[in-house]
Amino acid sequence: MFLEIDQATVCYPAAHAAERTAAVEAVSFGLAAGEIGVLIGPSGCGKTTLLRAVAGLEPLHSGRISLAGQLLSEGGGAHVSPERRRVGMVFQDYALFPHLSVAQNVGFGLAGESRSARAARVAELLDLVGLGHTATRAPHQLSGGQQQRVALARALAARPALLLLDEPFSSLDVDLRERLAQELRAILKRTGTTALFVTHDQLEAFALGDRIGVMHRGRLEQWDEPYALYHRPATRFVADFIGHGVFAPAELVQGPAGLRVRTPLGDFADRSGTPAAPASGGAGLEVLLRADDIVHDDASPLKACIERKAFRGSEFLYTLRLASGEQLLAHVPSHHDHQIGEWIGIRAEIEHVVTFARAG
Ligand SMILES: Nc1ncnc2c1ncn2[C@@H]1O[C@H](COP(=O)(O)OP(=O)(O)OP(=O)(O)O)[C@@H](O)[C@H]1O
Repeated sequence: MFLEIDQATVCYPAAHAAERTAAVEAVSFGLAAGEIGVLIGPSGCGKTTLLRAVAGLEPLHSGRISLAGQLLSEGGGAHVSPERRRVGMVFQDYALFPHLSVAQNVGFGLAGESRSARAARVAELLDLVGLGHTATRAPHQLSGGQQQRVALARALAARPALLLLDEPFSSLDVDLRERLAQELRAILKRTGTTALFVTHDQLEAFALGDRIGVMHRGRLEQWDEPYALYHRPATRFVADFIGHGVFAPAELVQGPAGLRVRTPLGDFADRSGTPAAPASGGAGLEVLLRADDIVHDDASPLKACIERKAFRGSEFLYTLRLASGEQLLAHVPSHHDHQIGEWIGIRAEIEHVVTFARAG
């Protein structure tokens, strides 16, 4: 792997005790050259701390970080300084130099190059981020999204081996964020840049990442491709954090064609080929029912009552309750505009049957 994080643990001094508390604990994952990795998780789960450790801004308590075969950090041992890591960084606050023009900002890290080489590189990067026409402007004359693209161009100018991005779009509005995430992905792929991105926004993670890691309380719960993360969550936390869904009681039953999972919506086998792997010995199971597993079907004998509805433009997110008391979520096209309290027909179409040991 190009970037290798192996059992990385980062500790901050605890406020009251002589002990240290681990903000990142035994995290391992790898990125191939040119891949984009995204770390996602709730506030305080350790994303920024891990990124800072990769940048060399925090030492490792234990474990190792290497890049392109070079050991960068080792717990209690080696520590290459941040400026010698060939790692570029883009942070939430654009941190552009206000007294320098856009072009001077982008060229800032190219001091060692000749004047003409520097000018050519700056022009190339401003074109790459679609801001060639702003070269002589001051940063404050640009929008927030444009300033963030200048910061990206500046970070890429020095041809870093790895680019780290910490919530670079979080101060921008939602529409712009998703568009910039897609643009950023295109730019990183065009330049073959290996990148590690931190966000707490799922849509941003899915728009950007080749691989996504879900962090929880300092630990990496799953490191996987976006599709697998959504359809094959490894833990209950990941299942809960990614996408809309509920957990319903379930049990394993032996059918003629193998094991099936019995749920309040009927019996299901895994249609995606992988057998429905129970996370426990069979007793006390829960099945994950995603909003897109539940299909509205007037002809279905199975009825559910609408408890809440949230309009999302092209669809509603309905919160439903079965007569048996189970709660469900369903994405339903928004031309099916039913009233709260109405009973509607539903059917489950579960491609990936995901079970966990029952919580508690
Ligand atoms: N300099 C510090 N000293 C002590 N504790 C810290 C320090 N920085 C972060 N922490 C603690 O380490 C844990 C992880 O913080 P971190 O900033 O890495 O989380 P995060 O996932 O990036 O959160 P957010 O999404 O809110 O930025 C938190 O419990 C935080 O309070």
